[in-house]
Amino acid sequence: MPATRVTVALNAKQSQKAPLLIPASTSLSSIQEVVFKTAKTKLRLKKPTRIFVGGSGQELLSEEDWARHVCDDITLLVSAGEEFVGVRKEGKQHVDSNAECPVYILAQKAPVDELSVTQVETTAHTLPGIIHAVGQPDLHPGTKFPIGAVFVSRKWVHPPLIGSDIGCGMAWYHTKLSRSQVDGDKGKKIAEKLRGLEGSWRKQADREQWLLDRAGSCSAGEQWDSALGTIGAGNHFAEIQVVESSSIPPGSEVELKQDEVILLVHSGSRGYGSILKKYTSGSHISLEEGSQQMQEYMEEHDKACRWAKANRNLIAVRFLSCLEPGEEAWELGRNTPQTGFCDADAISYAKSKIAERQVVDILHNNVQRVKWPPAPPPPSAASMPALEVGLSNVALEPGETAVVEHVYIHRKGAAPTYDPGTNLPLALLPLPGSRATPTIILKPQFTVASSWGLKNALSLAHGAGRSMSRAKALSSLSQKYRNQNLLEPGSGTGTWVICDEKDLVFEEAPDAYKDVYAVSDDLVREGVAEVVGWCQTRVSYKVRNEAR
Ligand SMILES: Nc1nc2c(ncn2[C@@H]2O[C@H](COP(=O)(O)O)[C@@H](O)[C@H]2O)c(=O)[nH]1
Ligand SMILES: [Mn+2]
Repeated sequence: MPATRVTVALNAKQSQKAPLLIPASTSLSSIQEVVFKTAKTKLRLKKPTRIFVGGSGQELLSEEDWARHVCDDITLLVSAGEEFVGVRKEGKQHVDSNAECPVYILAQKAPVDELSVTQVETTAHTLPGIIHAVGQPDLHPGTKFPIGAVFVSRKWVHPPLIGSDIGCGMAWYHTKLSRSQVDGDKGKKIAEKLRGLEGSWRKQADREQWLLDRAGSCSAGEQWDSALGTIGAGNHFAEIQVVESSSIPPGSEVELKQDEVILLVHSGSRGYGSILKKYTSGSHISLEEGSQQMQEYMEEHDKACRWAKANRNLIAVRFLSCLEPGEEAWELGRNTPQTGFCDADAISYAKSKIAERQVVDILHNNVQRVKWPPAPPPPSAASMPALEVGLSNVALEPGETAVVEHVYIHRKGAAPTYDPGTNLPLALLPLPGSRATPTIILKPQFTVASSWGLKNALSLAHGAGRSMSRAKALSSLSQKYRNQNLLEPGSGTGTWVICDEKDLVFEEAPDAYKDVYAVSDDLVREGVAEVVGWCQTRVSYKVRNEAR
């Protein structure tokens, strides 16, 4: 038997490869060793642990797998433990995939992991219908698909690119607190007041009332609605922040004033979004426009996004019931042992009052149907205040009309810059760093430099993005901070943290995230955002074990 000629490549960076001739005398049990040795010596992969077949993504685990799959000219992708990067192909490339799809990585200052860039590229070049892909400066690797990425597609929707926390996002609310009530040690008192925020809110009839909006009901049934008004695990949080600096002109339609105390809520659709896992695994990876499945998915997706927005508003009401006692509108935020049903008027009143307090609410995990390409506002808009300037797909040059179509913008950890419902740019967006680093106030920009938002796919970074995986943060930071209390403000950080889950304290430590200023600098350099201020967190609420 002649030797077998294969290519060994890095799973995380598939352009790095080396040829390998596997001698015919090599037994099946030792081929793996030979491949690992090539990855170590030729490709400098320190700890190879898994091998996949390029294209199919088949993992080679047993001698039988090797016997069945290894043949001349195949590529073996070696991984340091991460999942296969790429879309598993059963046969040929999908007829609608686009090997030439442009990919923009908007990061220079912010560090990006090679694996995440490979994930953006392989997704853009293999999934059907993708016409434009962007890695924002907060880009980091996900299990299969990247986070901090945007994919624009024509005629296809890909649920896995959004993930299961559909509708996750961030909302800011004004409060009536003053900075002297939250600065320094006062933050501890405020943290103590945040009680009764875990567990179900009231009865199902009240939840259903809360979940009624202009489009009808977005109730998901008692099983999922019982989580309404709760933040949830992971890196979801609600924070009391102070606006340390703001250059937003006084009287602007959307305003954050210097020294103001605000509430930032980060949560999503809780368990409800996860029911859509049926669309994110197996053969449902891509749904074609017009199909029954895509229609069903989009209906459920839109409902989950409305549920998530209602959830953030209710979380805010529950927080304000602790922070602004005596304020009638927030009374129903409290769960008392006798809590009965509220009347519908009380719920409508609280909903209208919290809407008045809302500064902005954005979704960073969703798919949005928008007109494409974005085009400059009409010349008459030059003198309009920024918020009234729509992006209008009008003449590019006098007499020339853009060919307008609709596309799907998939965001997994990316903030929108524009509201397709109103055709208007969003006025402000939060760019949170971590619980102890600033949250930057961004104003999206639409200029020639970004082809009116085309380059950044009408999106911005949604945070600083992880610089360390959860597992790495847990192992290294629990060592680094072994004898320190991370829940109290260290020198200069000023954040009181409520987090009764020990591992989460380390997984979410500020060191696990990139430098948020590197991220905002990249956005400014690309001409897609302006920095108009920043906030600092005083109290960060993640999870409280009420039984303690
Ligand atoms: N202000 C805070 N920001 C935080 C915290 N934990 C994470 N973050 C930042 O938010 C985004 C959220 O990411 P997502 O992918 O989970 O939606 C993340 O990139 C961080 O930069 C926190 O406790 N407080
Ligand atoms: Mn999120």
